[in-house]
Amino acid sequence: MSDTLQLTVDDLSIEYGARRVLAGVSFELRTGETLVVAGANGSGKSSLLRVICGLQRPARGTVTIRMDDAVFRPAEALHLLGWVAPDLHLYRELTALENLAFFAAVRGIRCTRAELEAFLDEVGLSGRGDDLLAAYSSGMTQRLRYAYALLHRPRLLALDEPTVTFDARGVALVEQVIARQRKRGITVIATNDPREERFGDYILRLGQ
Ligand SMILES: Nc1ncnc2c1ncn2[C@@H]1O[C@H](COP(=O)(O)OP(=O)(O)OP(=O)(O)O)[C@@H](O)[C@H]1O
Repeated sequence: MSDTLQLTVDDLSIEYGARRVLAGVSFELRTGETLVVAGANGSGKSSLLRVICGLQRPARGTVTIRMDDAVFRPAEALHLLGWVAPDLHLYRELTALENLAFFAAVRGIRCTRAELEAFLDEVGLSGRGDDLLAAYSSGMTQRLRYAYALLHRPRLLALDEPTVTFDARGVALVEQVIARQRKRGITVIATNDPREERFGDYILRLGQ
């Protein structure tokens, strides 16, 4: 795997109308590194992750993703980005496997049923692929969000409240995902749970 992935956040400000949420945030990460973004409710953690993932624009500043010799803005780098968040909505009226098949098709990935089932195995949902998502518990839905995010083996993984609704085995799954991601690329984690700060090599505290 290449070791030349780089995420550069430069002088970033995020505003909603007249409300400034973030001002002048800068940092740089490289392959193998994990950043934890910590802060109180409403300090801007989720907003920062959404900007990094190209889901919303900043008021000022830039996010740059460099891979080998290529330079991307987040909206051009969706093939490199994976995002797990409580506001990531999957389709309750589809089964888990149908959800994964749909999102794989959206990403232009061809997957067999066996390959999709392997993703479910990876997140601890073996044998539950034909259940409707409406029948999933909150922790099982969170596991499926991981399968969704990892479908294309992203180089940059953004995890918003990574262990929310998880039991001890779910937390172990998150640890495993982060450990694997260290070999593949970069992880950025947003949390207000002090227990999750141990996941990071660096901690960025917002709202101070
Ligand atoms: N779409 C939006 N429109 C207007 N204001 C928003 C929007 N999204 C977030 N905000 C505001 O931006 C601020 C930061 O919200 P954000 O969700 O980024 O915080 P957070 O640190 O992730 O909070 P939490 O820990 O509660 O998840 C809050 O004041 C919130 O009300």
